[in-house]
Amino acid sequence: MSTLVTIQQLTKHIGTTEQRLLFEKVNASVDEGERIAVLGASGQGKSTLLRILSLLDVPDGGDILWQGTSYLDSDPRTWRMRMSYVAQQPIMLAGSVEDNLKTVHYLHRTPYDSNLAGRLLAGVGLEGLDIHKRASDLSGGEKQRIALIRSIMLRPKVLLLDEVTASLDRTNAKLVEQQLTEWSKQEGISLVWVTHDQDQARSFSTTTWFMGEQTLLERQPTSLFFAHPHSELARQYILRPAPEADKENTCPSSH
Ligand SMILES: Nc1ncnc2c1ncn2[C@@H]1O[C@H](COP(=O)(O)OP(=O)(O)OP(=O)(O)O)[C@@H](O)[C@H]1O
Repeated sequence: MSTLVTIQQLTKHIGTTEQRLLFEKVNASVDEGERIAVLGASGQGKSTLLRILSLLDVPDGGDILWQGTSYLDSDPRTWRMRMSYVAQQPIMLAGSVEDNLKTVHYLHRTPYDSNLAGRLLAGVGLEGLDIHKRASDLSGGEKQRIALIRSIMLRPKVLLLDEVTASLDRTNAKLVEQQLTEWSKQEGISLVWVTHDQDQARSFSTTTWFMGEQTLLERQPTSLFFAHPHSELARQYILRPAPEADKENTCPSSH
């Protein structure tokens, strides 16, 4: 499998008046078709890492390479077409659901495939959704799935997913997970997916990144990570009960 992304010695500080180290010496790579779960306690910088990978935030040190070329020497628009970020809080553009799905195609000058849109909507449990409905009227869980489909339809090589099932009930979260796994296998798309749901991580991912102690503390095949974590921090993390948000339906209005 070829390596798409190489992360070298990435460092990030946060804060305006007083800077504090968020993470440093992050080294990793993303191979074609690899499905990576990004785990770790709150505040370790998992979302920040994804945002840096999609060039929505800047690192203070280190480099990110796409097939050997630094992000500093790359066109951000081309970069984001290869690596698409799906935020935890979905942003809907003005207009209908269909407008939302089409707008990014206009922006990126790529053809819109309505059959694919239909298949993806059905795949995430939204087959009954009226695509002429105003996007702003959708429930949180519906918005999250539309944002996800919008990104998938651009056919990026890497999908950066930030807790994209956090607003969904168990059934729909599972559907989304299956759809993403299937899509990844069919199209050779890589997933870098931040989640707090360990069952989900075990189920979809081939590799686990564990963030802790202000760095990427572990990077292992997922089965090995859960069976034999190297660090005490990861051992404790695996043993802890799942957070409430991962166990409950946090969005009763989602379909
Ligand atoms: N632009 C920013 N300016 C200041 N602080 C920030 C900024 N972005 C993130 N932070 C802080 O950095 C820390 C890490 O945030 P981040 O969301 O990346 O962590 P996380 O591991 O994804 O957390 P969670 O699992 O809770 O989502 C937090 O303390 C957050 O408040």
